[in-house]
Amino acid sequence: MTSLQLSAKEEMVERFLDAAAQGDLTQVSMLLSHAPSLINQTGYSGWTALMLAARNGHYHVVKALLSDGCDKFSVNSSSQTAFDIAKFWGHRHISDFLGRTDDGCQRVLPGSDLNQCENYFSRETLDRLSEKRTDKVWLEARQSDPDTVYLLFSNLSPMVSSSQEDDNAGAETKLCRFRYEAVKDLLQEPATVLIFLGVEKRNKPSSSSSSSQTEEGVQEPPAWFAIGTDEDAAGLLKRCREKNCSFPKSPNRDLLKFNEEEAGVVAQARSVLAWHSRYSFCPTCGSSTKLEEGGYKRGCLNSDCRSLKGVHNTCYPRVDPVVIMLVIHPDGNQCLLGRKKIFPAGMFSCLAGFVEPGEAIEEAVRREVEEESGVKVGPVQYVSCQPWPMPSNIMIGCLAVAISTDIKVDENEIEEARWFPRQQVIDSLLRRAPPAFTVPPRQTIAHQLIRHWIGMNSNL
Ligand SMILES: NC(=O)c1ccc[n+]([C@@H]2O[C@H](COP(=O)([O-])OP(=O)(O)OC[C@H]3O[C@@H](n4cnc5c(N)ncnc54)[C@H](O)[C@@H]3O)[C@@H](O)[C@H]2O)c1
Ligand SMILES: [Mg+2]
Ligand SMILES: [Mg+2]
Ligand SMILES: [Mg+2]
Ligand SMILES: [Zn+2]
Repeated sequence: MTSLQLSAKEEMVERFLDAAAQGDLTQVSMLLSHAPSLINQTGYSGWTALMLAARNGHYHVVKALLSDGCDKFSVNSSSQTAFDIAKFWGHRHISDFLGRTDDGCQRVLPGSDLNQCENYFSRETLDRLSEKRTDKVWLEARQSDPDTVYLLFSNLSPMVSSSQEDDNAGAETKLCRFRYEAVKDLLQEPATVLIFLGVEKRNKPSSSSSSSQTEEGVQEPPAWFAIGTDEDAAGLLKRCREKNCSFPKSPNRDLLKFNEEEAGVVAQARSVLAWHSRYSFCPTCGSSTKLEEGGYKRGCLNSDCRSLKGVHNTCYPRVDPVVIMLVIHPDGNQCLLGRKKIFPAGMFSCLAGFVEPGEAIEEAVRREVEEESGVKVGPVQYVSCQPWPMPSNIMIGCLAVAISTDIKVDENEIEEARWFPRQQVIDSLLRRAPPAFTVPPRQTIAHQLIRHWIGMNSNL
């Protein structure tokens, strides 16, 4: 670039910043249409056009710059954002506008993936209303409300509807939903566990369009509860007079057939119910316990028990963190996948392992990879997570970079581990015949991590 070109560019930046400072929207728009890269350019002391417009109260310019994708979080040499500047100079309408949250706040985290991946089991369609769990009167009123939705679980398996066409593997499964009248006898059984899941979120069209009236006349969205019982499936189906329903037998396969919304509810309900089924007695003193807080607590019945003093995590449902990682070869072009003996023939997946007490996520990634494959790992980056209700894991998905490449598998955990070239991985994802191996189904975070890596720097 010659010095003449450089000064022409500098002159253009100066004109652009001046126009913003003076509130000349026509000039700002004209310059931007010629040179879109002007938008985040800085002048004296790191001031951007947005900061100058905010300083001088030019609301229309601020608005136009933001709608053109201007970075509202950049700071000047005094570490002030345009928001700080507008606030300091008393332009409240501008600071309110810059502080709004309806842009999804995506850009607050610089460099974050704007379209953050949503994993299966992670959609929240219910508002959990945890503050209502201790409100017995409210909970009882919602239980008998005619709009309330009940889901039935027998030995941790949800009752689902199946029609003739639903028999093929790719078909969607639907949760059976019941009303109070259909389940009120079951609720009286001593072995029944009742969990308050939440109420339908208001900002989306509710699946059961109705909502009930409170005493003050405010419409309340329908509440959802899960019922857990060990009554045998046949008895329950008879009790509920349901012909086309069943309780799937294989959680690892059958729980992956719901739509995204129902999958999120199943993840929540099944994990809490699994905790109740495994923690029947107090883990601190072995006494009997009683269900509290809408099914989110088991309180010990022994009044001398230590678990009743202070906060004891043994009283609350547990979640086990698991790291799951796609390890990338130092050449950037291969990834490490392994297979357990129990996997279907030909399937390889990301390595995974439980986080141990007192261990950071990055360290758990390094330890598990080295234990299972002998490969040493350097940098680790978090990508996304997935609740995994078999029975109650949170899968913490990471990318990791290997700093050694020799593989030596731990045969107790892994049958085989291999470096797979990018092209082979693409062929497997696209199911190009015949692929060298198969990847896990799309509902698993392992699949999504593999897809994320392929999408990161390929020109597909
Ligand atoms: N969603 C996915 O894509 C995906 C993929 C892989 C694994 N997973 C889940 O992650 C879990 C952990 O993976 P892993 O089996 O490779 O872990 P891992 O490599 O740590 O090995 C499991 C062994 O660790 C021990 N262990 C330590 N803490 C444990 C705990 N809190 N609960 C149970 N066992 C514990 C047990 O001996 C167990 O056999 C699996 O159970 C599986 O459900 C999910
Ligand atoms: Mg392991
Ligand atoms: Mg493992
Ligand atoms: Mg482990
Ligand atoms: Zn106890």
